[in-house]
Amino acid sequence: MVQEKGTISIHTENIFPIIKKFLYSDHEIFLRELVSNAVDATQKMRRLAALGKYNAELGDTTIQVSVDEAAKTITISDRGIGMTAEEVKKYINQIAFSGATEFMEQFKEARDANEIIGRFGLGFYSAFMVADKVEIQTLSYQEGAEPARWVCDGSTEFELTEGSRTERGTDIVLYLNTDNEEFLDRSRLQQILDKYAKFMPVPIQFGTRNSTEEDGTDEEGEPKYKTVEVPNIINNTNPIWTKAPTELSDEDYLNFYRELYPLSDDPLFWIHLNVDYPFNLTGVLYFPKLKNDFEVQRNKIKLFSRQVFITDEVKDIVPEFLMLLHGVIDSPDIPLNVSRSFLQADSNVKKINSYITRKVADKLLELFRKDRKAFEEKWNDIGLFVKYGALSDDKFWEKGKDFVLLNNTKSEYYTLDEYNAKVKDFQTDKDGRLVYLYTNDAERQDSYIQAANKRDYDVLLMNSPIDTHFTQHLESKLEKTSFKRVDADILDKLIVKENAQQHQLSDDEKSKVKDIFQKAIANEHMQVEVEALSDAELPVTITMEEWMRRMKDMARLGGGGMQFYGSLPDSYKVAVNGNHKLISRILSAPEEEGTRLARQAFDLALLSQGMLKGADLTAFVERSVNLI
Ligand SMILES: Nc1ncnc2c1ncn2[C@@H]1O[C@H](COP(=O)(O)OP(=O)(O)OP(=O)(O)O)[C@@H](O)[C@H]1O
Repeated sequence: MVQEKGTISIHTENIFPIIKKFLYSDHEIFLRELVSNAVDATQKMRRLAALGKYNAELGDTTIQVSVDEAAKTITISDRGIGMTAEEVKKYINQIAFSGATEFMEQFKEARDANEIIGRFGLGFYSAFMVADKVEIQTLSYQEGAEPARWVCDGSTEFELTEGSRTERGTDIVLYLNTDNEEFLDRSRLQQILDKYAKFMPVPIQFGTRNSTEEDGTDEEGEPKYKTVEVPNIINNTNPIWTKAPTELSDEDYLNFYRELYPLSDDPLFWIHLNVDYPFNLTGVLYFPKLKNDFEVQRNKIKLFSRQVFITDEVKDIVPEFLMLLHGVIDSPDIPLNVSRSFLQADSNVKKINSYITRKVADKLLELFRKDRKAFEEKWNDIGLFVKYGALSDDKFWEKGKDFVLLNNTKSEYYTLDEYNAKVKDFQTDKDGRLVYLYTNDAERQDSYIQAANKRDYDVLLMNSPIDTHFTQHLESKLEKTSFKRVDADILDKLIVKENAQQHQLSDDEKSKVKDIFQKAIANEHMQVEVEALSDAELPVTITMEEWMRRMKDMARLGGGGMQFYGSLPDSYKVAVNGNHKLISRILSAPEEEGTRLARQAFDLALLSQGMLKGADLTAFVERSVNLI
């Protein structure tokens, strides 16, 4: 047997202090690395057996993770292919180092452990982040192989001697250093295994757990139970994304979702991803029911590489607008261990990104066509994705424009084409422009909506935060169409028709009415205009110009360069209906009485918009009491 002491072949200085110090923040991934090495070795073994290259018993290939608090060790044992002493020298001692110098240069630039570990095949050496000493006991599957033992105390010196393993496979024993004794805690280890190994493809046992089992019946014939100790298998080796969609029922998808996100409501629907060319990708993406605050729902997609959990930061791989989705993506083709900027430029990542976008669009179109009603019911939740997608991705918009829905204040849903057909006869102005009226608060703007409906105008409901941007997007895509909020002006001005109402007031009277109102209102941010409306309309209407309001909305949403508008005081237009009979009464009344009536009419308009507050409200109530 080889009895050997030697120096690990990295010709620059000692690598371990670097690993220990530099990789400090990600200590826990040592377990991911060692367990996935054990998984790899086991899978290689199974493959050899399947190919008939190994004819002895495979035995139980469950990987064992165990902890010995007294000895302060963690052991990872597998029944994989094992290593001969020669292989230990080749694979472990040489640290997969094609270029140690290159490593020494590049480690300075790397930002996290993943980067170094992956790029230089240092998985095994991540053990030294937490251990002072690491021991390998291994026996190769090859006939006549002898067991080997390798020990290294974190210096560049190692010892390779005869080992004690009698069964094929490998034990990796970590002697934890004092700084990392937290990893002796069983619940901490369980948590790390849950995070990284929950779906690894080979069973992994971490000690035992108690389970209740039926144990005959008692005297009354009731079933009895007993507690038994069972192996604590921490993983599900066949998660649904590794199966074909045809093998799976809705219940399977829902159960998997509940397993991933135990406290969430059931998802709306899901998409099973499965491609093998030009890249490999499998996964299941779920559309969640949205909570109000969609920010907190981010980072819910888990990224795996061959069933090994990598990260839940999938930015760059999943299109931004789909970050609200939940689920898993598994791809060996995503370069997991390189820097962010590289990831963005990687052509596979780009392809994956557009593949996912296309699949999501196809799925939505399919749902829309298959069951329009169900689609409409889900629109509240889906709409946000679709609008976000339409805004951020032209390819998505190309498909999305066929199933994007507009809903109106009567809870009716229309596609863009349908809506165009519905309103075109009534809402085209004298210049041939189509005006889509909308409200963002149907309750507050009720009087405007009713007035619009009276004229057979339709009012869309646009009340999600994204609608400010989405209406602008539609204006840029739809031909000769503009959106106007129903309270942005009086209706005659929102949709200007040829046959406008005629003024019944003379110019003199108009300016007198204007003065009376201006004085009664006494507020520089309220601009009075006297308009000619039908006498069936309200005497006073308060509006905020569409353009100004949009600028303010944008400023509120944090749009770039819009802060200026946000800081402007609100400025309103007060449209006085010169044709209303109240106005002739005001004109003919004594001055004081006229002012009082004007103020009352103005307050009523404020009231209908929920804008009448404080001292003004009190004064209004008093005045009203006096009037009756
Ligand atoms: N449990 C094990 N059983 C058999 N061989 C092993 C085991 N652990 C490590 N090895 C061998 O040592 C090599 C080096 O392992 P290491 O984790 O450093 O790199 P890697 O697994 O090749 O790459 P990476 O972990 O970065 O993906 C492996 O390729 C494998 O040949």
